[in-house]
Parts: sequence; structure tokens; C-alpha cells
Amino acid sequence: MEGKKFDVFVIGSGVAGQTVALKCAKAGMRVAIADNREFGGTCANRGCDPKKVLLAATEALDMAQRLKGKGIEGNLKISWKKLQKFKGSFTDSIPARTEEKLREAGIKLYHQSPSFEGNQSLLVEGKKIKAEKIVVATGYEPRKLSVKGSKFLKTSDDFLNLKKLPKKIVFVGAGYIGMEFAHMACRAGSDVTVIDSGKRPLKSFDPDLVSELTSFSKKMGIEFVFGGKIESIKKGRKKFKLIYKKGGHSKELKADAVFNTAGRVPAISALDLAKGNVSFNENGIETNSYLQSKSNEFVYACGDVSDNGLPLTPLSGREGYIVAENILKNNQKKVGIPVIPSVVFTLPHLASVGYSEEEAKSRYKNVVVKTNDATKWFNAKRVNASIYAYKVILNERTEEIVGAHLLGPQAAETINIMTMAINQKMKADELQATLFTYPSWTNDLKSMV
Ligand SMILES: Cc1cc2nc3c(=O)[nH]c(=O)nc-3n(C[C@H](O)[C@H](O)[C@H](O)COP(=O)(O)OP(=O)(O)OC[C@H]3O[C@@H](n4cnc5c(N)ncnc54)[C@H](O)[C@@H]3O)c2cc1C
Ligand SMILES: NC(=O)c1ccc[n+]([C@@H]2O[C@H](COP(=O)([O-])OP(=O)(O)OC[C@H]3O[C@@H](n4cnc5c(N)ncnc54)[C@H](O)[C@@H]3O)[C@@H](O)[C@H]2O)c1
Repeated sequence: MEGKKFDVFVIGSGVAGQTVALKCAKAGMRVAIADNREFGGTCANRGCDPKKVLLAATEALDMAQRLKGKGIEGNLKISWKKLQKFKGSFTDSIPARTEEKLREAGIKLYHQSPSFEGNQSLLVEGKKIKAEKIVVATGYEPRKLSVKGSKFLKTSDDFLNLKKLPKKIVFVGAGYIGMEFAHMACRAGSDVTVIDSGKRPLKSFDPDLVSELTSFSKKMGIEFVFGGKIESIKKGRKKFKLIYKKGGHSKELKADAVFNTAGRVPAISALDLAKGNVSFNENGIETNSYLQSKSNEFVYACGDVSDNGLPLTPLSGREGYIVAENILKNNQKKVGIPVIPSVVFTLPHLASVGYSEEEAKSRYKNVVVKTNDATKWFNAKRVNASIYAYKVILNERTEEIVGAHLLGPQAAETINIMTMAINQKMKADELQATLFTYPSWTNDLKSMV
């Protein structure tokens, strides 16, 4: 049956999809948007935002525990139930508010997954729909682990919605999500083990700082298994049993809940991309510098699901903006490769921007690596932090800052200053000549360079 015609049809209502839809609708285009889950996307419903609300309680607890006997008395503890209620006060209204905002902009909403029928046509809710431009903004979803008993594995969505915190938790995968949740669960009172098939956690971060964070996490009580290959998960009478192989031996871990935090993959399986002649690889939809599909000029992809850059919220929003501009102005804006800061919200934070030591050494003739333990600095001592370290990398010839890797309280904030410094091609002495507030974590950056 022949259906409607649109100028732009957007698939996915996260930050990337919403940005395109709203901008195109504002410019007077006929726009539709589809999502097969609650509207609003990962970050707001089941990612960054709810995670950071839960994190606030563990931040308060961590600070209080560090200052115990140094002015703080008594024992604080987390009420997971009340914390979840507080989180709900942020997330519960997101889907309805998102739908309202989109409808008010004159956008037609669909609540099922479309699938491609041709280069410019989709099948949506049983009807064929034509669109001048189709935008895929479906994000990433948890990687499925093909092991026996994988149906017993829970996801990050389940963790963020836990009504009660399990006593013993295993996270499979020591990436961003596994490490952030392990810290949170451990602080909230769970007994936590993280198992990873690789040799270390957080592969894209500085190995020296990761090593410090891992030692610190162990002291907190988190147990790690590296080089562990999951074989199966069984449901026992009371607990789940995770069988894994390490060094040729079969071993097991028992837990009340096992979470799959082994990475995320492009959410494209329901789209029938082949029928739309849309090519993809393991990172997502193959795009050119205008974020246009390499194989179908009528299709754009933005956010996590494009094969461009890191799957993070700020870049997803930026890509949505670029796609809207390119639809409205016929490919005027190239995506480029912006300097992207990234942070793991463990406590302490591990944050990074620019080149790693290894990348910088392969790129420049000579580099200066400024690295140190900063636990003796005033800021760390003031909050009794037992872990505070950094690695800043300069191009020796130009003295410009080209990479910064920070491990410590507030690193999620201070890394933004380093991002500006790298973007502005600042030299170490230019950063040092800048006046910052004192005493502040930002002011410490001057001593680091
Ligand atoms: C637990 C967790 C914590 C995170 N924390 C951070 C953080 O602290 N900082 C950060 O920068 N990033 C974080 N991220 C990553 C961040 O959430 C993503 O980068 C961001 O949400 C991507 O936005 P997007 O619009 O590309 O995709 P999404 O927000 O994922 O939106 C895609 C939308 O498409 C829909 N969809 C998928 N398939 C279909 C289909 N077939 N049909 C219709 N609709 C479909 C989905 O339901 C979803 O609503 C986190 C992610 C997770 C899972
Ligand atoms: N703070 C943030 O900005 C933030 C937080 C969460 C997620 N994210 C985004 O979401 C993406 C996905 O995060 P993630 O933590 O799911 O993935 P990740 O890629 O960061 O980590 C996955 C980990 O799982 C391990 N692994 C893979 N297969 C395994 C297996 N079979 N058994 C055991 N371990 C296995 C990998 O070795 C890796 O260490 C990130 O790349 C990031 O872009 C960002």
C-alpha cells in the first residue's frame, strides 16, 4: 500500500536523530522520525545521564569516607532504592517530553523499526514511505555474546534500573561501562568481579594511568580476571555460575547477577540496509566526509551508528548538526576530526584528550612527556585523595600541548581545559601564563605542563 512522502525521514530519536529532525523541521521541511523504543535515545534514558545521577551518591560517599576522622564523623550508606527514585525523577519524563517537543515542531512520529525497501523508500508500520533523504541515527546496542546460557546475561539498561543491588555481581568486560558500574556497585555495597578477555581494562586509555586505576580499584575490593574466556552461564538454585577458561584451565565465578559489558555494536540489524544499498562495516554505516552513505547518496548516518569517530554523546550531537546542514544546504559541511575528550566516570575519573604517548612518539620527531604522581599536591591532600596522577605530552619542537591524560578527582572537568588548549594550539608557557582560580584543580594543570 502506498504511504506518505517526506523530505526527511530520520530513524532513531537520540541526540543525533533529534538534532537532524528538529533542525530540518524548523527550516520548513516535511519530517518524520521513528524509534522502536522509548523516545529520547540512550544518553538521556539509559546512558550518560541516569548513570551520572546514580554516581552523585557514590561521589558523596567517597568524599565522606576519605574525610572520615578528618572532620567527618559517622557512617554514611547508600539507599539504592531512594537513589533509583531520584534517578527516575530525571528519566521518567524523557520519552513523553521528547515526543511532545518533536510533535510541536510538526514532525510525524512512528513507533516501530522501519526497514529499507529501496534507495529512497522504507517500510514503516506496514506502509511504504518515500523520502527525499533518509537519516540513520540508530546508535549502538550491547554486543551479543554467543555463549551457552547467554540469555542469563543482563545489560547496562538492567543495571541502571536495578530495584535492589545484588550482593555479588560479575561484569563481563572491563571497558567504560564495566569499570564505571564496577566502581559504583562496589561503593554501594556489592561484592564485584570484573572479567575481561584482554590483558587490561580500558584499552584506549594510557596504560600507566590505567595500571594505577586498576591497583586502586583492587584496593577498593574489586576483583579482576584478565585473559578469561567465557564459556557458559548456568542458573543454579540460588546463584548464576559463570564458567570461563584461563591459561588452559576451566574456572567458575558465582554471582547473583552477571552483566554483559563486553562492548557495543551498531544497531542496524532490523534496517535491511542491503535493500537500501547502504554499506556498513563493524563500526557502523560507511560515510564520506559529509556523513553521507558511501553507497547511497540519499542516505546520511550520524551519531554512534556512523562509522566516524568515537561513540560518545558530544560527537553524536555534532554529527546530527552536520547532517542537518548538509541536507539543508546540499553538502556544505565536512565532519573533520575534532579533538574529542573522553572520560571514564570511575572515582577517581580517568580522562584523556589528544594523542597518547605512543601516537605522539610516532607522529613527532621529539616529544616531551610530563608525568608524575600528584598525591602530595595540596588539592589531593585537602580531600585526602590517595590517587592523583597525570601524563601530559608536548611536541618538543613547537612546545605545543598535544595530549593530556589525567587520573584524579574532577579530571572530567579539567580535561576540558586541556581540550581547549590543544584546540588553540597552546604552548605549555601560554597555559602557565593564564590566570585560573586558586586553589582549584584547574590551576594544577599549570604545574603539570
Ligand atoms: C551505560 C552507558 C553510559 C554512557 N555514558 C556516556 C557518557 O558518560 N558520556 C558520553 O559521551 N557517552 C556515553 N555513552 C554513549 C552515549 O550514550 C552515546 O554515544 C549516545 O547516546 C549516542 O547518541 P545517538 O543519537 O547516536 O544514539 P542513541 O542515543 O543510542 O539513539 C539511537 C536511537 O535509535 C533507536 N533505534 C535503534 N534501532 C532502531 C530501529 N531499528 N528502528 C528505530 N529506532 C531504532 C534507539 O531506540 C535509540 O532511541 C554511554 C552509553 C551507555 C550505554
Ligand atoms: N564515560 C563515557 O563516555 C562512556 C561510558 C559508557 C559507554 N561509553 C561509550 O560506549 C561504548 C561502549 O562501552 P563498553 O564499556 O560497552 O565497551 P568497551 O569497548 O569500552 O569495552 C568492552 C570491553 O569488553 C571486553 N570484551 C569484549 N568481548 C569480551 C568477552 N567475550 N569476554 C570478556 N570481555 C570481553 C573488551 O576487551 C573490552 O575491554 C564506549 O566505547 C564508549 O564510547 C562511554
